[in-house]
Order: sequence, then C-alpha cells, then structure tokens
Amino acid sequence: MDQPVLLTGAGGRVGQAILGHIGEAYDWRLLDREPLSDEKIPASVDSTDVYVADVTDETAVRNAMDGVHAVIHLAGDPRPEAPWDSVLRNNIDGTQKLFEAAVDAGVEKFAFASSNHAVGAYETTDRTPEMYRTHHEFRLDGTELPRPSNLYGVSKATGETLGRYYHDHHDLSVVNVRIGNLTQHHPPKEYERGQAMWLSYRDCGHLFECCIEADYGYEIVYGISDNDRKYYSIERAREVLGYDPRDNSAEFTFEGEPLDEA
Ligand SMILES: NC(=O)C1=CN([C@@H]2O[C@H](COP(=O)(O)OP(=O)(O)OC[C@H]3O[C@@H](n4cnc5c(N)ncnc54)[C@H](O)[C@@H]3O)[C@@H](O)[C@H]2O)C=CC1
Ligand SMILES: O=C1O[C@H](COP(=O)(O)O)[C@@H](O)[C@H](O)[C@H]1O
Repeated sequence: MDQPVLLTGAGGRVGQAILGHIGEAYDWRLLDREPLSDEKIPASVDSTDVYVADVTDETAVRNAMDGVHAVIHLAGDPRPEAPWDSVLRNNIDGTQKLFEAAVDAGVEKFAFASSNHAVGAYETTDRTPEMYRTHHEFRLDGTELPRPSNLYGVSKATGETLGRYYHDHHDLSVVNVRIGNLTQHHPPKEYERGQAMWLSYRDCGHLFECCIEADYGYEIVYGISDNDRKYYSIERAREVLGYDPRDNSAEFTFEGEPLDEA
C-alpha cells in the first residue's frame, strides 16, 4: 500500500475490471456518481474512501483528491452515440475539473480513459474490413492526429489535449489509454472490429497498474490485448509502461468460444 490512488467511474465496467485485478493492491479512493454496492468495493477499502459525487462538482472532486498520488479517470459518458450536451458536461468539463484539482493537490500521475473512437475515422471504407484481419499491416501507434468517429470521440480527443496542457504547464505525468473494446470472459462475439481491439479484463487491470507504477511524461497508448488481429500498435505501451498482455482474441472462435474447449 502506498499513497492513495483515486479511481473515478469506479462502479462501471472498466472500473470493476481494474478493481477485480488490483483491488487489494492499492489504497484506493473510489468516486462515482452512483452509489457503489458492497460487492463493487474491495474489502480493504474503507467506506470513508468511497465518494458518491459527480466529476463536475468541483468541491467534491477536490475533497476526493486530497493527498492522492495517482489518478485513474474513467468517469464519463461512454456511449459512442452520446449527444454533445452530455459529453461536454461529463467528459470534457468533468475531465478539466479532475486535471485542475489534480495539479492543485500535487498529484504525480494521471491516467485518462481515452477511446478508440478518438481515432475511429482512420477506419475508412477503403481500409475496412481488411484492416481488422490478422495479416493486414495497417497500424495506428499513438503518434497520429485524432480523427474522431463521433462527438464522443471528440470529447476523448479533447481529454487527451487537456492532458497535454496540464503536462506541459504543470508537469503532471499523463498517460492517455485509448481503450479498445473491453469485454469479460471472451472477445466481442461475431464482431471483427471488436475482436481486433479486444481488451480482456485481466489485461485491463494489468495495463492500469502499469499506469500507476511506470515513469512517463506525456503518453498516448492503445489499450488492447495482444490480439493477432490488430490495427493498434501496443509497442509504446510495452516500451514505456511495461505492459505485457496475456490475452489474444485469436484464442477464441469468431462466436466467442475458447478454442481449447470448442
Ligand atoms: N468499456 C469500453 O470498452 C471502453 C471504455 N472507455 C472509456 O472508459 C471509461 C469507463 O467506461 P465504462 O466503464 O465502459 O463505462 P460505464 O458506463 O460502465 O462506467 C462509467 C462510470 O462512470 C460513472 N459516471 C458517469 N458520468 C459520471 C459523472 N459525471 N460523475 C461521476 N461518475 C460518472 C457512471 O456512474 C459509471 O459507473 C469511459 O470514460 C469510457 O469512455 C473507452 C473505450 C472503451
Ligand atoms: O469507447 C468505447 O468503445 C467501445 C467499442 O466501441 P464500439 O463502437 O465497437 O462498440 C464501446 O463498446 C464503449 O462503450 C465505448 O465507451
């Protein structure tokens, strides 16, 4: 146990994947606007470290941030079809409030849940569906400019840019994880794109643990498992964070059955 790690959006899918794997390894502060049921809270977390609060509530965010060493910021509207008023409030304004409170509290590291949808428009009709297949060589590696799929993707690209600002002007270490498609137990079923960017629960927990432990300045990495099908490079995550994923969507049938049991 070390100084606390603040996890926003703790009750959601990504938050629960993280807590399911490293829930007992850190001194957590958990924040979500929805109350967390007991089974969502690791046994080692005291109820005083659970904050039911909205990330746009500056006072609540500052309270939760006090004494924190690292932040994993997941809270927001995750819907690719989310309307502008929601992503503006929850994803952009909420993220700016988190960054501002983090630098004021002297936080050292900040991991931001970005998305494949920040770059979804690279999936042009002339590249798809071939780019989702095993032997296709097209790769995005995090050095490319954002090309959002939708307004939700615009909000994620904006979060990455907020991180750039807070890193350059306040020396906060920032890693943006462009998460692919997180599903539990098996890759997305009968969905080539989803299988190319699958992130398993255990790889998700391991990746965000790397974000807490590694040393970095400002980074953009892709958050996917080591899938044979892939159009995102995970080399930067390996190199800078020490990410060493264990899962691969090729170990399942297209229908989502494990190959060793099929
Ligand atoms: N699940 C996935 O495959 C992917 C997720 N992401 C990103 O990861 C993050 C988490 O996504 P999921 O866990 O899938 O979503 P989710 O909807 O399961 O969880 C989000 C959590 O954040 C909370 N929340 C939402 N708005 C809030 C606000 N204004 N203040 C406080 N809490 C708030 C919700 O109550 C919920 O518990 C999101 O930022 C999403 O954009 C990015 C790419 C892929
Ligand atoms: O950013 C996100 O991406 C995943 C995958 O996108 P999809 O368009 O293939 O479904 C999505 O499931 C998740 O809700 C979203 O937050």
